[in-house]
Amino acid sequence: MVQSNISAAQNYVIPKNNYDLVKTVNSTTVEYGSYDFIIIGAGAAGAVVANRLSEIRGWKILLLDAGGEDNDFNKILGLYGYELFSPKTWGYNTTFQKNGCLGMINQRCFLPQGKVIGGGTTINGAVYARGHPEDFNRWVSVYNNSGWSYDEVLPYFKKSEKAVFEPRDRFYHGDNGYVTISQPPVTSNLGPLMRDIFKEGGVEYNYDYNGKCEHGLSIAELFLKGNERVSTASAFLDNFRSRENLRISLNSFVTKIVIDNVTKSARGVEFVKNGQKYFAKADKEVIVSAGGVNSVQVLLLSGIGPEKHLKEINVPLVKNLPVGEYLQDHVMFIGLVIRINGTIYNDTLRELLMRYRRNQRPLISFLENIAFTNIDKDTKKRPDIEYIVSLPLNLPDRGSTYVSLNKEYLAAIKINTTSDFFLFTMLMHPKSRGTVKLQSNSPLDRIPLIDPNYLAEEEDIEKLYQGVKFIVNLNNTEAFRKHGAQVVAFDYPNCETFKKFSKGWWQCAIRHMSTTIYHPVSTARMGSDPSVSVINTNLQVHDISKLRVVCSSSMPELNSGHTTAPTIMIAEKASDIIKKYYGKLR
Ligand SMILES: Cc1cc2nc3c(=O)[nH]c(=O)nc-3n(C[C@H](O)[C@H](O)[C@H](O)COP(=O)(O)OP(=O)(O)OC[C@H]3O[C@@H](n4cnc5c(N)ncnc54)[C@H](O)[C@@H]3O)c2cc1C
Repeated sequence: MVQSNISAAQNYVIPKNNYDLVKTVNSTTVEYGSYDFIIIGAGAAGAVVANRLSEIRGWKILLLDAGGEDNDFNKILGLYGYELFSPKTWGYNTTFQKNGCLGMINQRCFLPQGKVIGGGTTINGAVYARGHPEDFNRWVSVYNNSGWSYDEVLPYFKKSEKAVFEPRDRFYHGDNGYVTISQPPVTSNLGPLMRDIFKEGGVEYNYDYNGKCEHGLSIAELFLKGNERVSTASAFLDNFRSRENLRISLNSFVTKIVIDNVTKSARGVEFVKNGQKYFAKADKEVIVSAGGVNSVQVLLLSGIGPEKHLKEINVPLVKNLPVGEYLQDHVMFIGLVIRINGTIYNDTLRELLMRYRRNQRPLISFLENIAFTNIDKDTKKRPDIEYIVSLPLNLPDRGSTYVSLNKEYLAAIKINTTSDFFLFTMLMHPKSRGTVKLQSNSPLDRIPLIDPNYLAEEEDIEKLYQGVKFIVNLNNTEAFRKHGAQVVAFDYPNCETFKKFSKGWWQCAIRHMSTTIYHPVSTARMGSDPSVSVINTNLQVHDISKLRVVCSSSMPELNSGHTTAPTIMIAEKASDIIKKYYGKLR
């Protein structure tokens, strides 16, 4: 099974359009029935909302997803790179980037998004990292979203969680939720090395970054039960498919939300499934949970978006709102590599799978340690930088982070898979914002124009450099020497004019070897002012009734962590908001 999925990924050709999803065999539209709620997208958010709303027996729920079923292969976290080259993702790239992704093929970063039941949670790295209290307090103080402060959202983080690792800060974790969070031990020799390095730099070990304090070096907390990935499909849908009031329809691509232009309210959705066009009616609401990129596509095709852009693509305007604007994404530098004088892993695939059966890394997850720091070391402030310790395994290339490097870079960056490890360095709060737009008014156009505008702001490159410098300054210290470790000085192409290890040289390397950590958010963000936000604090689209957006696109800005945990939190809270609105909250 593993070998055949890897081979399939190696040969996979990403489709250039949505023909397979939208081709129809006739021009008739078939009625698909009436539902109280129709949810577009069964990903991190949609699966949760479908579960929670279908708890109300009298409500009929329709959950639609363009993707298909998951399988056993995607349960192995350490092989998730191969899933990115499969029909389980949309296989997107960014547009040509001027300030980042310079060493990537055509200066575009690979930015796949989930297209499968469970969405991103079925194919992602499964790091569970909520962020810092200040992140959510800012949703209130900066973006005017009352009800979303850290104290108010913490119960919703806990609600879905079943934490099973020790030690942990019990007050901050849930014990009875559907999502198992665990922390497999670091089994390589990198654990002690990482502790020594970070300690030397004044960053202490922290046993639980989702607890009282986020700062420090930790073992990654993961969406993981035993040795298997926990997705929102496995946690929130698998055991609930027999609910009579929940209808899940996969391979169902929503092409439009039908909105009554007089009453300005959502009436239902049009979708295509197996070559047939359908219309499903929403008696109460349509909920858009299609993710940071595709929610934009659905809204724009339905006439909700910036007036100017809708005119450009010839879509009749329903409501002028900044859909697709304010895109923010975590950018990371993948060129910081440390080489040790020894062997980390030197296993064949078969040996790796044997370890996996024993619940061991690296296939249970090759993301070992994780660290959150603030450049000025003020642990009260939210972190600026996250580091992830990640291992290159000796497996076919499409499972590798370096798969998108251009030929010149691939030739220059030679990784030794037994003795090297990556210290991915991520900028938590990029100032640069970008856009998601469409090429045309046709759902056939598969490729939205995703422009995250990485590193456009000088402050972003400076902060990312400071993050790299923190590690590089520790090179040749006792901590590095004790473990025979060295920062590797690659000959980064196009950076030859700079002196090695100088600021200019690192900044050049960062601009070339920057990529995404796949967290596009804020494209339909929450706020009180319709000129700069799309939805209100109850996640309702401004001035359109019966329509909400509940997913990663609802976030006003990025968190100091990863985006699945806050997306699930948003979905849990949204479900209660909806139940309360209809007098069903118990
Ligand atoms: C490769 C990768 C690695 C990542 N690693 C991590 C990590 O380690 N930790 C972490 O916290 N986060 C990670 N993320 C991010 C995380 O997965 C996302 O933030 C999260 O899944 C977003 O949830 P969502 O509900 O907004 O959208 P998604 O989970 O993307 O779900 C959207 C769903 O909508 C469906 N859809 C889209 N358009 C339509 C349409 N027109 N009609 C019907 N259905 C549609 C899609 O098929 C998809 O299933 C990663 C993401 C990727 C892609």
